Amino acid sequence: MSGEGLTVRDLRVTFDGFTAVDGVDLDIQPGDLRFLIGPNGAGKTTLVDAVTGLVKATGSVRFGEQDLLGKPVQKIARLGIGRTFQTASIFEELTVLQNLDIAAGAGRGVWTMLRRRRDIPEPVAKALETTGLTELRDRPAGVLAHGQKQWLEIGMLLVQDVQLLLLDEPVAGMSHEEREATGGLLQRVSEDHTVVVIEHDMDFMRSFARSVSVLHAGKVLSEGTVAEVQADAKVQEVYLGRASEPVPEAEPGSTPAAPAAVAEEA
Ligand SMILES: Nc1ncnc2c1ncn2[C@@H]1O[C@H](COP(=O)(O)OP(=O)(O)OP(=O)(O)O)[C@@H](O)[C@H]1O
Repeated sequence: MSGEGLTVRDLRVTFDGFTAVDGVDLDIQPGDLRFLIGPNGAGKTTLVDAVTGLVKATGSVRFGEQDLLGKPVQKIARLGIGRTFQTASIFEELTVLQNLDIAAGAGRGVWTMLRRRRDIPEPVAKALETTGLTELRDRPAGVLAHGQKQWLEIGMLLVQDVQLLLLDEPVAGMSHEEREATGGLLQRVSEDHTVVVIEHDMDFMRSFARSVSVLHAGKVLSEGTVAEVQADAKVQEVYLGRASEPVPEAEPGSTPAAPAAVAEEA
């Protein structure tokens, strides 16, 4: 696909002398579906916070030709970079369509957006279709299932014409069916967007990642395809838990409990 890629060089984030992101380089090509994995405290969320302007960082982050570091959050968002958080931030009392309308903005007055309308703007109709929420468009968002709320949030990024989506654990708390549907959604979205997913669910990662970066103690430990990363002895050394289960909680800097079975099924 055409579009912009994300290039990160020597990214560092320090909190009161503690280095949470420690010299990270990343090259994420346009149209990639990149998973960021790693034990708790590896620096995944802080990395995304740095890219989106939520925390101060040094190094360089470029999206296409644009330098992101030092720019305010709103400016970075206007450059086409959008993120979701672990908890969906939607307006529960408003309908699916109203949520999308508000996200799209489109210069309309608030009453126009809140009125039920037949003329759905094309980007909103497309987002409804992509997320599979067309039939639910007049439902209050609060009554949606957990997975549907996450899809709505992704739809709200799509109508903002976001080119790079950064998603923080999008399938946490989802049923198996919802995970499969979310994986399909991310594959569709990544046909014409660049998608970065922070994830702990190894089965989900194996099924849907196009490329993977493994973070550990603020550094990129390994990178490549799912098979390459799974075959990497360094990953097996630091990774915790069985491959078919989410990575268990671990304190930063703690000793890995056991060699991971991340390589299984490679
Ligand atoms: N605002 C902050 N102030 C101080 N330390 C922080 C702050 N934010 C994160 N940290 C620390 O930085 C490290 C990296 O945290 P981060 O949340 O980025 O890890 P993560 O890989 O996303 O972990 P998880 O998978 O548990 O979400 C952790 O040790 C965390 O305690």
